[in-house]
Amino acid sequence: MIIASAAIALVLGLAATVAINAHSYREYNDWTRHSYLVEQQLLKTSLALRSAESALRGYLLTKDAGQLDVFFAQLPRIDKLSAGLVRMTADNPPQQARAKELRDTLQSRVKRMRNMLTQVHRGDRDGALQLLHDQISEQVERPIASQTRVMHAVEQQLLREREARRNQSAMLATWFTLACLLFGLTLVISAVILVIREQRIRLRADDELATAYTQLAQSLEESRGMADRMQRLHMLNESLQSCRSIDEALRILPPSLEDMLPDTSGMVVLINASRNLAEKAAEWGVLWLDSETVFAPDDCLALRRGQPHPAPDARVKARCAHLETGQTNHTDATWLCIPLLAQGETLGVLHIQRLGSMRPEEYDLAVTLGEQLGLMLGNLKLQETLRIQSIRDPLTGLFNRRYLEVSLSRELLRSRRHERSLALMMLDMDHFKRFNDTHGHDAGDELLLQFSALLRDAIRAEDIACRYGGEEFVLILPETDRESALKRAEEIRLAVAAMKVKHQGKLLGNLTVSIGLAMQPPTGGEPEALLHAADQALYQAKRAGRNRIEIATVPDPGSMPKDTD
Ligand SMILES: Nc1nc2c(ncn2[C@@H]2O[C@H](COP(=O)(O)OP(=O)(O)OP(=O)(O)O)[C@@H](O)[C@H]2O)c(=O)[nH]1
Repeated sequence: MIIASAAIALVLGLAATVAINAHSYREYNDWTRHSYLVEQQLLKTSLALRSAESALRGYLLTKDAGQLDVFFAQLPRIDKLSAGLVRMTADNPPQQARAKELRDTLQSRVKRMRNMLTQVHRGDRDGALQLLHDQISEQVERPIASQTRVMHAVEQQLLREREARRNQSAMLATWFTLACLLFGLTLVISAVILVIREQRIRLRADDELATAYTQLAQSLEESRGMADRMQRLHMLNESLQSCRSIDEALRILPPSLEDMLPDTSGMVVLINASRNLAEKAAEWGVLWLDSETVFAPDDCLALRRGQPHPAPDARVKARCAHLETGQTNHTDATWLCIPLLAQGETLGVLHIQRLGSMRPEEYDLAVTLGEQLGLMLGNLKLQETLRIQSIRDPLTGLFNRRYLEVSLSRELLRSRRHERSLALMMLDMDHFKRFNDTHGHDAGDELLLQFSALLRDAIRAEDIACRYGGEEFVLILPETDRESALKRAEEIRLAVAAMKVKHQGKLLGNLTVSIGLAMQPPTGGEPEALLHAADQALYQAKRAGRNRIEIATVPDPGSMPKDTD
């Protein structure tokens, strides 16, 4: 804007200056020309006078009439030229005064020459010649020459001054024009520089805008991708939360991991209860790099360090020992191990492989996935532990009394529905108090443990072994008839009698067990009644001398006791 205003002012100033200078130059030029014309007029006048005088002299000497014609022709010219000189010097009064003086002198000279002719015509030729001679002589000639010289000198002076002024004006115009041109050039260069700079700034701004747009589009794309992955992660979380056990979770994991980590393969490895082995529990895809499926936890650097391995910015990626170092065709295969952590405990490792390096967002997703997976598996493990704790007896690992009650109701209903018989066996160690007193409470615990193991071995998978309380145990044997139940009870009785209990290297005395057996009839029968019947049978066995089996009669639902203890 400033440059544009300056440029307009410059152009206007330049135009005005050029106009003014042109005008004054023309003016000075006119005056110079005028001086030349005055000079020329002066010269012509002199020449006309000299021509008239020469013609007159020629006539007087030669009587040549032609010379006389020339003489008369010059006379009006002299008048005209001298009058013209007076007019031309009107702008300069002193010079005009001189011109008038010259005109008067010339007129008197013409008059004298006419007198000469008159004298010649009267016959006084010699007098006329004498007059001519006098006139030409210096005395007569001097005023005209002097006047002409003065006028000439004055005109010369004027001419010089006018030429000087004209030249000065021309010079001024030239310098001013040059200065303007220089200034204009500076303006143009500045404008060009400004335009180039503006252009560059605009281009840079365009570039920055384009870059910002690209980054925005990328971040939008990433956000969309991230939101999508978060959604899937959320769905996986929900699926895992609905799982009742780690085994169930491990079944749904492979397709989910394949979906969330496209173009990858891998496995979920869990550490066993003894914490000395890490075992493959689930896998997806086909591993490009072979890995052990069972290995020591220390063979995995992620498990050893408790953080993902290798780190994304690691220059040297130390290889986990569980990855076999044998030849592979997939030299560009990369791997990542993420420890599965929950409540400070390491549950296992999520091992991921892919061809080519992992992008940062994939790495982040895998790590997040590992964190979530660890927490979910930890939760499931905790749930499993709580569930087991709530239904198992902590000493023997057999089901507890609460589980017995629930299971007995269920099994009774089922057997009734299928019209099958069910046997309930109540077992009590004989003289356990004495054993405790003799060998100590710890030895008693040891005996209970061995007895529990014996019971576990003696029953089928579908049977249920429970610790009813103290040294009392109950076996629920679904779909078992009286003969089979008796046979099983006898086997247990004999096995207990043959059991060798060892505690702290010492072999402890022999033990026996008393067993009460109650059979559920095809119809009717409540859990409490059946338990009561078995208990009564057990009581009978104790009273009858212990180390024996008694079988209860079919309980009458109508005579069910209020207190089963
Ligand atoms: N070591 C140990 N002893 C227990 C446990 N639970 C109960 N007992 C003991 O088991 C004994 C049960 O004794 P009693 O009810 O008199 O029965 P008993 O000595 O076996 O005699 P009979 O049943 O009549 O043969 C008590 O001394 C309890 O302290 C346990 O978990 N561990």
